[in-house]
Amino acid sequence: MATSTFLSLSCTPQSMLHSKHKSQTQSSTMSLVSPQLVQKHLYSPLRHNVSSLKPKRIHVGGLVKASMNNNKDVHVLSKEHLAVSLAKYVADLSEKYIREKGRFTVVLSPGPVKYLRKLVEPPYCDTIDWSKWHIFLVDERVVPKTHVDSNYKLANDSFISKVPIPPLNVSTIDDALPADGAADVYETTLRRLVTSNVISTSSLTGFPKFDLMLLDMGPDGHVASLFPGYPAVNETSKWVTYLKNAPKPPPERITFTLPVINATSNIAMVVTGAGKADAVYSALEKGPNDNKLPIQKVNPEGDIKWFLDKGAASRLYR
Ligand SMILES: O=C1O[C@H](COP(=O)(O)O)[C@@H](O)[C@H](O)[C@H]1O
Repeated sequence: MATSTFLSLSCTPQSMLHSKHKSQTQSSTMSLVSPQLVQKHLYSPLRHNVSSLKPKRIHVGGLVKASMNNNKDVHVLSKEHLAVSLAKYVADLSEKYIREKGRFTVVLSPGPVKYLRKLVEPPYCDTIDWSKWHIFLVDERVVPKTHVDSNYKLANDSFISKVPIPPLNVSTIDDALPADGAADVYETTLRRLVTSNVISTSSLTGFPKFDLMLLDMGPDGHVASLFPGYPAVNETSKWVTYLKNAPKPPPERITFTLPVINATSNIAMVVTGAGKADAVYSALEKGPNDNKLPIQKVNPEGDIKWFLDKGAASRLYR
């Protein structure tokens, strides 16, 4: 009931989307931040002594954009600006892939969905062609979809239920199965969608190639449910694997494998909180020969953009 009230007040019905399409293109090129807001939220980078960090440009707007010497695209933002910036980034990609391919494949994880709140508000909620979106989960806890630990429940409560994405375009696990069966069935679902040309494949590796993954990482450097030292990290042939003994509860999970993550066209790595600063530092500052953490093995064929808050970025600046 609450959901339909929200939709009727804030989102344009699907039937009106086409007439709105022109204004979407125009609005996506406009500045999203007023000068007043810029001053209010602006903070400067702290003096840094990390020799490899060479910020090229500093943008106002609550945003410090640093280009790392290793080509990593890192944005450090206030939480408010992170949500604003992420919404524009996602909306622009949605427009591009729908224009080019007629659909947009998006993989969610729990952390970033909390920062999609601006995407479910005007202008985006009215201008994005949600009917062309296809949603997947990078990992899932093997619990009922109504369980508080379900990644689907979190994504649905804070994002999916608030926009008119067709329910059939949301791929969730079969929560009646054990972890191994759920992983197999999820991989079968992906293979079927590759066959029907909804999901592309990498011309380099043959793995499914999603348009966008919104990822998070844990303070231990895990990404999806790929935990340091666990065999799932080394999986090289399966698309989806499982674990029954995750170090973080709940223990039973399914997860996309690294070759699938690394085939992606665009990854937004959304990381907040000082508790993750060490892992962020390892991911962005340590060399390729120090691939100890799963997050350090994320190296997509496409682009990766980091959206950090000041806490998560705190070891990058001194
Ligand atoms: O369990 C999970 O955790 C990570 C995020 O770590 P957290 O410590 O911030 O909860 C997330 O990326 C992953 O998808 C999720 O299943």
